[in-house]
Amino acid sequence: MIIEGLKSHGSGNDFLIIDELTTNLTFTEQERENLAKALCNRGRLGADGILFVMKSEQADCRMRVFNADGSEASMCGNGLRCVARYANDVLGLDKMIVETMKANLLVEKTDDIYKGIPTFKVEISPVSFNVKDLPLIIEKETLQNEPLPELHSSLLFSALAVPNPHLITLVDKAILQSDLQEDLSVKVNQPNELFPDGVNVSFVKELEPGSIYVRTFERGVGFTNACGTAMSASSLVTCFAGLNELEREISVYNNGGKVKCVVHHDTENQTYLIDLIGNATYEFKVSLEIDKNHPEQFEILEKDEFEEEASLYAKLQDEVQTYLQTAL
Ligand SMILES: N[C@@H](CCC[C@H](N)C(=O)O)C(=O)O
Repeated sequence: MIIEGLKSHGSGNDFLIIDELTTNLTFTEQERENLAKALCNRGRLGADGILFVMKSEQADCRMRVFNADGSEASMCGNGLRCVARYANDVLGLDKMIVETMKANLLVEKTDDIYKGIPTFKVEISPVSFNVKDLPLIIEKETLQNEPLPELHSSLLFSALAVPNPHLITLVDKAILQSDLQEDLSVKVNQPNELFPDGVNVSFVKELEPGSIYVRTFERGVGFTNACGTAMSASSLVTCFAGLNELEREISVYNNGGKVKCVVHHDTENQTYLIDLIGNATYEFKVSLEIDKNHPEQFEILEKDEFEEEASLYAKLQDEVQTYLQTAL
């Protein structure tokens, strides 16, 4: 079969978009898993995940996210911005609702985060602090800036689902530079008693008032340039820690660029919702010939790069990396 894919990224977190919205493509669950494993392999095409854009009966379209290891995730913030841009292109809607595994989410085109860079704002919700929603198996209902001695003797962790699972800790430069994040992340993403489904692990460092740096080891992938749901969850955690303020824009720096987050608190219902604002950049269009029974043997028939987008994004990335060299 022939698949036309669109490689895109949000803060360098990259995905292959496969369109089931305007094409006749359709896949079994096993085929989706196999495609993710084959196409995300960095030795060949390479991506952090696959985004299937599909028809929806309850929203303008639907997004399903598969990690590089073939597992399905309930949400993907950076991916949702890429899907928002793609759906905006094909449906002509600047504002729409996207169905995801656990929620229908509002996405909209917004002012460029940096000169000439297509930018989208997406809703990250629902947010839950109940450990059962990750799940995290401990004898308490929540873990908010508290020790988790089963994992580390002194760090303080917050666990939340947005709705995919996140474990977040605020760290200093020395810890950030050590191997600790990788060691802990590998531990909680292999068969273990604390996080039976694995968890995305973020180390967060305050940069200056209103700015933080977030690095994430993603479940089903490993270290990525950025993780949108992790940056959103981390923004909320830093508001609770008194480093940032609710309802105010937070600049979130990462290894692949920069986004903005705003944490909203609905005081009546005691719920939180986060706006994630950032780039949705196209890298290339690709035409693939794939045997569904042997997807790892796919052929690349054609590849068209979006060169201008790449050079515009490189300017943002240069500024971010220069800033991080002194701020971190
Ligand atoms: N990169 C994503 C999150 C993708 C899913 C995650 N690895 C999981 O398994 O929960 C983002 O931008 O949020």
